[in-house]
Amino acid sequence: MSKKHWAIFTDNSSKKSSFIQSILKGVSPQGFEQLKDSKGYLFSKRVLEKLIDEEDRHDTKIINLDRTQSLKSMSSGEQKKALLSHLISLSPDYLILDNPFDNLDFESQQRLKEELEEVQYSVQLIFLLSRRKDILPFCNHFAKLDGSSLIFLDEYEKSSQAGTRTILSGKIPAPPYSFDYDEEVLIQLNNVSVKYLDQPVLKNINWTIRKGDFWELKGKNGSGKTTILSMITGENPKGYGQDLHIFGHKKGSGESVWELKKKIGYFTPSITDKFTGYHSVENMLISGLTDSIGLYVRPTEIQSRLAKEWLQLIHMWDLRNHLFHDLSLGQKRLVMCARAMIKHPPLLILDEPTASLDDASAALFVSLVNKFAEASETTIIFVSHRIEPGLTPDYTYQLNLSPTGSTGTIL
Ligand SMILES: Nc1ncnc2c1ncn2[C@@H]1O[C@H](COP(=O)(O)OP(=O)(O)OP(=O)(O)O)[C@@H](O)[C@H]1O
Repeated sequence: MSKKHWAIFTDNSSKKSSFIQSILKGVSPQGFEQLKDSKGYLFSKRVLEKLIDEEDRHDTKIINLDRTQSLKSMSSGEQKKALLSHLISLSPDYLILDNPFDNLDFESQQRLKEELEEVQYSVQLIFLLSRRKDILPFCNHFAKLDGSSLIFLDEYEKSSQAGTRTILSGKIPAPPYSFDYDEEVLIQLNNVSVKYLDQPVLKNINWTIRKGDFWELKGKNGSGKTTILSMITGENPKGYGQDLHIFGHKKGSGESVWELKKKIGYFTPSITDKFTGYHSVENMLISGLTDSIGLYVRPTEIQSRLAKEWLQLIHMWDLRNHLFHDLSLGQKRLVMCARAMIKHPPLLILDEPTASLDDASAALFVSLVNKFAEASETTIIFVSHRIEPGLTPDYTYQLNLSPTGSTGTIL
């Protein structure tokens, strides 16, 4: 008899953590009672992040003991493969998989799907999915997590949120001040090549990024997207000694990393999802002007006015005094994205910003990015594995994965 495999759809309102914890702790919600005395584990981005932190802190390897590479330095596809093998080696009765296909390129998604296809015969699988496209054909039970309530669906409802388009009305607020950078070219990579030990990762990358451009950066897992971005932001020392110019300076000369960071807005979901401080929504937004997380001094009148305009734009003015901590995932992402935009930095990097968002929240997020690209002089680099419906970049830079190092193509 085939096992009971669940697809549970989640959205911004879903109280995912308490649902997951109740199953794992054996206080099973209705419908999951038979898992009470079973052994189960969670497969999620958070679990991976915790393992990475632990490996870092103890300078050891927790999973993947047979490999020399640390979990941290692996691509997302490699990390998820390692986590799945590790969990399977613990002989679970069931696994809860929280948006397992996020952050994976198409082929890695396919590979993970094939692996899960094998696993389904021996382990019960419970998927929590924010995108309905991610459902696997062997799922035979369906539900929706509405707040803390589980609504059972008789059969998979095709009438999903997919296709939902939310367009933001209203104007992008003006920049609070201007940055003193007037050159047309912001970033220039000439024949940039990178190796980690003996492993070539990038080969002869030539890429010119101009003021006001809106770029999408694509490439399979492990093709070197993060490597390029971290060289630009100054976090990766591989940029030094290369023919890489950022804001008119050759990498390693001129500006300090701190000065560079002031000109770059950086948004990645892990910043938001890890953030646990207790600040109001309004202060979180204003702190984008002061380069701090949260606000520790009284905002000026100009700062408060600007925050109001942004909060009205993203329809969150009514939530201004709420704690950031209590917002839904989609709302937090919007606030943090607006926070990265508020000072109109010369460069805005959005690194897989829609991962884990439900279809409606992703559409709202994309609408904000498109609008900002149109109305501002900021250069945007948007990294995503999914084809985001409605995203309107000017250009796409594609990294073509190869054992001799990824090459780049402008599409
Ligand atoms: N510090 C490091 N040491 C060794 N190898 C590394 C290190 N950092 C990255 N790598 C390797 O370099 C390659 C490129 O990694 P990178 O993270 O830049 O790719 P990516 O395109 O961002 O991947 P993903 O889409 O999965 O995030 C991968 O094979 C990765 O394992």
